[in-house]
Amino acid sequence: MLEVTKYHGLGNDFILIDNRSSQTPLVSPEQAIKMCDRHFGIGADGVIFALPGVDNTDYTMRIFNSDGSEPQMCGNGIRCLARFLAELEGGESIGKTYRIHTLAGVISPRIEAQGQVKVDMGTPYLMAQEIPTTLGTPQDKVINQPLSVGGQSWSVTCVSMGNPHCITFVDDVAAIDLESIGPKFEHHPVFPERTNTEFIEVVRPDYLKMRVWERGAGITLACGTGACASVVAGVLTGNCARHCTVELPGGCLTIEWSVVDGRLYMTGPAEKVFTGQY
Ligand SMILES: N[C@@H](CCC[C@H](N)C(=O)O)C(=O)O
Repeated sequence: MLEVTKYHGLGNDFILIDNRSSQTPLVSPEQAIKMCDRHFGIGADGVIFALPGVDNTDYTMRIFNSDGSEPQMCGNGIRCLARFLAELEGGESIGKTYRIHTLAGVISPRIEAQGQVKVDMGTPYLMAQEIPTTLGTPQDKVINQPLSVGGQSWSVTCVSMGNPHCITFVDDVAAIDLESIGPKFEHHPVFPERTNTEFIEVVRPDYLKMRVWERGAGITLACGTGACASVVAGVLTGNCARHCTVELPGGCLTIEWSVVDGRLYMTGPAEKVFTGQY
């Protein structure tokens, strides 16, 4: 029997595991695939583990996507993790800030009022070799590069938030056939570690509409690292302001790319769905 807690951030949903007594995840990637199955399991976009902290951090976050792969970071997931940890610890949580060790470095979520969590997401990585992508030259940014996918030419900008994102600006985000084009981006040979792909419609310079195909999870209702990467891409291409609302199918995130420290700040909700035994 395993205690599980389900949370979601704008419909991007996760099974949270209290793994504070061990550095080894209590669930294998194969078990995570079964748990995430929406017909034969609990149903989720991923499984998140709250492990002990290392190197002066409070905790470590690890995550398995619903296909069992392990990404470096998850923006919606870390908001869920912050509220899960506050619940496990008990007591007053508003204002509580955690330093979380992730494969993308130390990330700091702070619990705000009304179920919101503000996360210091760190600085983006922009060089092609850091994404990673073989587009362009290894030590240059990939901005508005042509890329042929599914028989069509797309203009793409690549940003890593620890995990890889390929962003393309489109006139009408609702018209994108995500089911068909998403996997073609994800497995395109120019992305050796696969990629998350964001399709962005600029409604106003401070308001973007986004749909996402996630590496290892497919279509999701929201992606926090994707929203951050998209604002960075929007600034680099002159499409948006540094402070934006990003509307996703599951709701809105507020993203700021600070001019002061160059870091991304993401604010959005995280909600508990249920606790149970698996
Ligand atoms: N939904 C997440 C991103 C989860 C990881 C992603 N699928 C990957 O493989 O990089 C978010 O909110 O950031």
